[in-house]
Amino acid sequence: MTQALLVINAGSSSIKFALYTVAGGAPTPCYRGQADGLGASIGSLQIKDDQGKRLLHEELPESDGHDEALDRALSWLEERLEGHDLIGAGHRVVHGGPEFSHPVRITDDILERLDGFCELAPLHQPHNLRAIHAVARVRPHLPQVACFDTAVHRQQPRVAQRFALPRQYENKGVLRYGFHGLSYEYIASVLPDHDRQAAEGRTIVAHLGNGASMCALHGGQSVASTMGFTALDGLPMGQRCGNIDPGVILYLLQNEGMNAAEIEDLLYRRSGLLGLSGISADMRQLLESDRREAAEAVEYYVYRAVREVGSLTAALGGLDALVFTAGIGENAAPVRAAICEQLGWLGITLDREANAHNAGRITTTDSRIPAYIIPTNEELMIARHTLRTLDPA
Ligand SMILES: Nc1ncnc2c1ncn2[C@@H]1O[C@H](COP(=O)(O)OP(=O)(O)O)[C@@H](O)[C@H]1O
Ligand SMILES: CC(=O)OP(=O)(O)O
Ligand SMILES: [Mg+2]
Repeated sequence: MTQALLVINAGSSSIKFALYTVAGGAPTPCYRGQADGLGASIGSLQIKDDQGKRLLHEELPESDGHDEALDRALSWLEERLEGHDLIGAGHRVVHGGPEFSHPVRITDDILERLDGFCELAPLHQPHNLRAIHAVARVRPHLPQVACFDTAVHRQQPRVAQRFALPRQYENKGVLRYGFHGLSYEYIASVLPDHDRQAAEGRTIVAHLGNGASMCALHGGQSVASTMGFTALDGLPMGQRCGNIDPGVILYLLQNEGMNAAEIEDLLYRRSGLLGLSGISADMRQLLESDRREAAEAVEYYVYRAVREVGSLTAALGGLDALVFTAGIGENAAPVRAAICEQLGWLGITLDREANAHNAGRITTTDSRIPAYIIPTNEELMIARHTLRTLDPA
């Protein structure tokens, strides 16, 4: 029987999943699927085979969220597992806190510790853990592995991980963790195929999805990122505010009489592109809209992205390449164009034609700094980690 591995990546607006066959210790994709637009009333579920042929495409009812999409995906996959020996499941777990800097095999004790980080990642961690429970329900003896979004950033220089708070908070784990680490790790693994010099040098990767962050890679290692203690910091996102003066939170508490739950809801679910536009959290809908509020939300998004590239370039002491990835980074040509054009001063010259085609290199041949689109593959990274964790030899 062919060995197989299941991978689940629950994001804030999506559930991505994949089934790999395993031969000689390496994963080969068999099916890849994604339920996206969750929470934006435009949910759909798509599943493709290893050749990219579409096997399923259905709109999801407006009321469907992560749980329904996951159930649907798992039951579709269960039917395809006949004739396969499922050897494990790998999961993206967004927050690993101070203790998890490597993937781990999941036990009841580990699940309980991971549950303790739910309030630090309310849009993700509960979905990540629910996926683990859902698999355990149908396959109680299947080994499962947690792969952390925070892990690669734990190697950053200490100065990049700290806040200027009294030292006691650092000892309690109040640190900048950074997220989207599986995506950055994947990009670092394929960057040499696109640009060897940048892979050995200084690259900024812009992971622009529903959640968005940027990471400064030096020689493939994360040295700084825009996200912090939680996945709220840095760039504005679909519904999250990104960088904000902490004084605003004090104001909301003291002057607006809001409590913690209300502030959490505001910052995580009602801000970002949704809050600025009042129209949608989804970039596709904003780019299609001709309303001023939609354009203003995109303008702010681009403005903050450009500022963060400046900041991370300073942290790196220069820049050899810029990489765009994730839903917006891979598909939203007007957003990439606006970011690159505002980075002209840095030596980035956009190739409009290449950019419009979502092609690999999107800068002109004489651009001093190249920019690329590299599709991310967090699922493959999870599959590799899971296999290594289950069979460390
Ligand atoms: N063709 C497209 N044009 C513009 N934006 C797109 C396109 N496809 C996807 N997106 C945007 O990508 C974002 C979702 O990114 P994704 O990486 O899938 O999300 P998640 O953070 O949930 O993993 C949404 O804002 C969506 O509108
Ligand atoms: C950490 C994070 O924001 O993830 P996502 O982009 O999948 O929402
Ligand atoms: Mg994602």
